[in-house]
Amino acid sequence: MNQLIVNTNNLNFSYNKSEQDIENLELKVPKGSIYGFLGPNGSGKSTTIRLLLGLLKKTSGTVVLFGETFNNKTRLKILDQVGALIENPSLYEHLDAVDNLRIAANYRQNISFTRIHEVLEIVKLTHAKNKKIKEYSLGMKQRLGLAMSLLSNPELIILDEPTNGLDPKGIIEMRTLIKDLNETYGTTIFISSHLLSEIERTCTHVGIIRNGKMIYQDTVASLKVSKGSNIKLDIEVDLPNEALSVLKDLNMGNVALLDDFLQIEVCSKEDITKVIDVLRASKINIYQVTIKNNLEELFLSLTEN
Ligand SMILES: Nc1ncnc2c1ncn2[C@@H]1O[C@H](COP(=O)(O)OP(=O)(O)OP(=O)(O)O)[C@@H](O)[C@H]1O
Repeated sequence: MNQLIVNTNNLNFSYNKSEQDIENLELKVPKGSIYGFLGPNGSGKSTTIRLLLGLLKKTSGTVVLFGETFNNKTRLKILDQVGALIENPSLYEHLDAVDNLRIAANYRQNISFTRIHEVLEIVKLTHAKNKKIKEYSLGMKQRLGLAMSLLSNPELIILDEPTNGLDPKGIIEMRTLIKDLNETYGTTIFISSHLLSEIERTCTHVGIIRNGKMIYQDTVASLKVSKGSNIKLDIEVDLPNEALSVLKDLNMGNVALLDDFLQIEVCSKEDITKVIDVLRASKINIYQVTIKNNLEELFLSLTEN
């Protein structure tokens, strides 16, 4: 069986007695995975991360990291192997990246000056290492935060919503970095997000949480398979009613008209071309064809009450 880097058993936690915020959580993060911890706002992602890092005291259950049970005795040894970016990194705006990393390195043991330059290289900030942080973009600040979490060369990195607030370029940079870290150094990465698209693009494994309970946990590939392979299309045309009868004659599968958009389910990519050909042959103008994300639907069906 795959070695687990994070393994919680029957983990329970409440902020106050009236509510159970984390309930019997069984988190299983395999070594070498990029694990996406997915859930709507308020579902308990940040609380779980705080429990993993010992920043909150669990009500009951166990947290096992790297095969060792987390407790007061093992805490420091375990945390030495973990890098975390759980809020916006606290940075000294009037200092440059090197000085910020030097200060962060002082909180850890035996971090060499060479390592500071290595982590800057990893997060692709070498070119801006002497720039003051107040001149950094949000994406650069996030990457510097990631660099800080890498200082001790951790085996596990925990990132709480790392792309929050970033522009599309910043999101792509962060996504690429996460994948590179995992591929190049074999680092296990645990990322929380409320965006399925983010997890789908980056992660190998996924755990979906709702109201503090794990409702799905498997590989991303299995999540895709479990939804079946039909492709759902939304099509915008100039003559929706005519298009509807043309497509019904095709006998391909479910066809419907919703808010002037045709909705059709096809079995293969080749069928998408067929649908377009038939519409064009009937002189119907097509303005838009959108492929619906099956995973998005699955995520919504799993997380909606
Ligand atoms: N300090 C706190 N005191 C009391 N309740 C809290 C506290 N922090 C969070 N909660 C509650 O615990 C539940 C889980 O919150 P949590 O922040 O872990 O969710 P989340 O999945 O990380 O959400 P988000 O994506 O919005 O950050 C929510 O109901 C929230 O209101």
